[in-house]
Amino acid sequence: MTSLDTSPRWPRLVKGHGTGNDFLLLADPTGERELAPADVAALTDRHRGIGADGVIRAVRTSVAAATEPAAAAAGADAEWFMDYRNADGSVSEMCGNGLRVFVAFLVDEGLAVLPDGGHLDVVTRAGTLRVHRTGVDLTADMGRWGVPGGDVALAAGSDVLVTVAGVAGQRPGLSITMPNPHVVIAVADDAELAAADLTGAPLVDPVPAGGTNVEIVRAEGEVVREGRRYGVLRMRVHERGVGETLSCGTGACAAALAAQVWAGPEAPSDWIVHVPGGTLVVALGPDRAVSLSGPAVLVGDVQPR
Ligand SMILES: N[C@@H](CCC[C@H](N)C(=O)O)C(=O)O
Repeated sequence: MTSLDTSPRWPRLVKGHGTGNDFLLLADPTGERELAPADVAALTDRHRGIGADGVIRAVRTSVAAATEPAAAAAGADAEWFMDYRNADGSVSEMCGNGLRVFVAFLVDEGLAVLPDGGHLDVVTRAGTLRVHRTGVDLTADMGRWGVPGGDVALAAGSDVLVTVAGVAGQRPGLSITMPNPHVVIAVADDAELAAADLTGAPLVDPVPAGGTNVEIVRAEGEVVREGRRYGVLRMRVHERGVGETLSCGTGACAAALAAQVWAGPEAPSDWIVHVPGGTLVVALGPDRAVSLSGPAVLVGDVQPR
């Protein structure tokens, strides 16, 4: 974005969101638009730029293979590589909401076809992930969860202590990889959830080497829908490289897993996660498999200068 030079510097972008987690999407099939961190930060700035939680670039997997190990490993599995960047320009392994919005973008741009009942494979830094379409809903196979502290931390229910401004004391947190890093803590009620001040990053002890996303969850019991039992959570999130966002898909998956661990062996496998920007549904399957369902909305075209 320039002040005097009026020639367009950026190609057309598309603004989209998934439960309020918003992105600027860019088609770059031949990989000519490297995303410099400073450019991403300028574009996503909500006052001086267009504004978004992140930027997502669509590059042909065959082109991305030159620089991205996951794309090189994917071979001809999937045509498109999702290059996700946080608002500060940093790279993340995965973005759950971004993956659905990315698929909606590819279809809308005529770069992919996804009929109702069909699926589309996308290469991400977390490997090749499959997105299914049922009507207007998209469900992503998110790969497998992990626990950096190993299953000992999982059995103990926590491996770190977390301090959040506005929330009294230090809270035990559980570190989960999805495969991007998350730490989940629980609060007792809606008042505590609302009191959390996420204008700054929560303090995690010990400090995770590559930084982390932090989810604060409040358990709201269970519901049965169409014969299926769901645990219900309310969640807020502070995202690494962004700040507080209205939603985080990988974070919702991590929150569901932590809630399942904390609730014990009788806990449900399916979870409804209410976030400030809407509602996501998480299914925790066998062999650590996770799937995430939610909306993907394309808002409009943007032509930055
Ligand atoms: N909002 C995303 C996660 C984006 C990446 C994250 N901030 C990180 O750095 O790991 C989601 O929907 O999963």
